[in-house]
Amino acid sequence: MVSEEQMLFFGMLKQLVGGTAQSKASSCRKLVLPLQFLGTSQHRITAEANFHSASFSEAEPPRVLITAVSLGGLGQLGVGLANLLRKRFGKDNVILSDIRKPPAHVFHSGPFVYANILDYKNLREIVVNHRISWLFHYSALLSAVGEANVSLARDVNINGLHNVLDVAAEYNVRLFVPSTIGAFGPTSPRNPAPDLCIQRPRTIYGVSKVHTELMGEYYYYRYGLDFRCLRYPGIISADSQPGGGTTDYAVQIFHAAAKNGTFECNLEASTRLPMMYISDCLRATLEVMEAPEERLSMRTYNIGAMSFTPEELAQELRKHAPDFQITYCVDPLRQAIAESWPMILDDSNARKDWGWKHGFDLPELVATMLSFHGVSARVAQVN
Ligand SMILES: NC(=O)C1=CN([C@@H]2O[C@H](COP(=O)(O)OP(=O)(O)OC[C@H]3O[C@@H](n4cnc5c(N)ncnc54)[C@H](O)[C@@H]3O)[C@@H](O)[C@H]2O)C=CC1
Ligand SMILES: CC(=O)[C@H](N)C(=O)O
Repeated sequence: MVSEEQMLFFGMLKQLVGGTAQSKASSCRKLVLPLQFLGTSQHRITAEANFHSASFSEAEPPRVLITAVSLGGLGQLGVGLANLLRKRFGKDNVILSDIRKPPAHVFHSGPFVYANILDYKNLREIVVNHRISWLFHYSALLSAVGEANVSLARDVNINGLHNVLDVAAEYNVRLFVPSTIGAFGPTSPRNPAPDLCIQRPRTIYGVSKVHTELMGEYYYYRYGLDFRCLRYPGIISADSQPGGGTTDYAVQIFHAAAKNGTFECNLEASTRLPMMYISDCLRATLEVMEAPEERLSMRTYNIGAMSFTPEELAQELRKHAPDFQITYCVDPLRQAIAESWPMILDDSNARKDWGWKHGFDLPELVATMLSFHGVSARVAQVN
């Protein structure tokens, strides 16, 4: 039995398909349907919802929400992104959120609110009360920790995403969600992995990120949601701890080098993975969000910088700390995940479309990380 609502929906769909078929001049054909017809999550978008209001005037800075819900810290990337965006748009225009009490320095650095991405009403309230026009959805369980708790990863990475997509579509919010090298799998090309290829990941993290890419693009074509997504390599940062991923070794090695000059690596010496320094990653994120719509030929882009193995990283480290020692105690789970991921990302579309350019290669990365940890200074004193 077809309901009146369904009849109306099919009528509109027919009209829109006909309409787009006629407009051959447009290279990007969107089927923008009213949001009453959203049906992916359990949330009905109410007819009176304010989804037709403009998200923001280009003349005024966006009002930004970052979801970085965290069990322990505030996420490796969320706090860094907040710092960058606050410099660009003003402290009070960027709201960091979490389900945990923030440490004092984060709390005092700018606006902070409680937001649980699994609570749709809570998210909606924040978006309305703070007039949010851009949302960066960073909450996720990463690859290794996701395999250790599949049902939580499924909930946070998939159900949480559905809430975020619905709220962003309802209130006309520009949405950024990061994807990852983990969205590729053993049958994807590895050297390099192009933007469009087979994606059959074998982790819940990877599956949820492919789902993110597809759902975001679906909402873009179907409802006009301004969804933007970058596939990040492993991200290396000095001032935060990694959150349970396969590429974590490339962050932990610097903490170990600074502390005792030795490191036990949980991946094999020859495991090559794409990596990026955090400031490049955050800059790329801001650049793709600010890119004019007509520059984006896709909604999900690979971004790349460098690619190295643990042994190559250790060799570069020894240029600064000659006594540094690396040993290997391979974790079979992480090793299997790493072997299913690309060795290099092909990011030529990002470079061509919106001018992506990385700033840090391996030597600059190592020098910067070591100077942050004070290692170069120590070596200089010893010499
Ligand atoms: N750090 C990296 O190397 C890369 C990160 N990304 C993506 O960037 C985003 C941010 O990554 P990171 O800052 O590294 O992640 P992170 O793991 O440091 O922080 C994310 C936080 O979200 C938490 N979380 C989310 N929802 C939760 C809930 N309902 N209950 C409890 N905890 C919850 C996690 O526990 C974690 O603390 C993620 O979407 C990730 O997939 C993508 C590629 C590489
Ligand atoms: C590359 C990622 O997405 C993350 N760092 C992980 O290793 O899970």
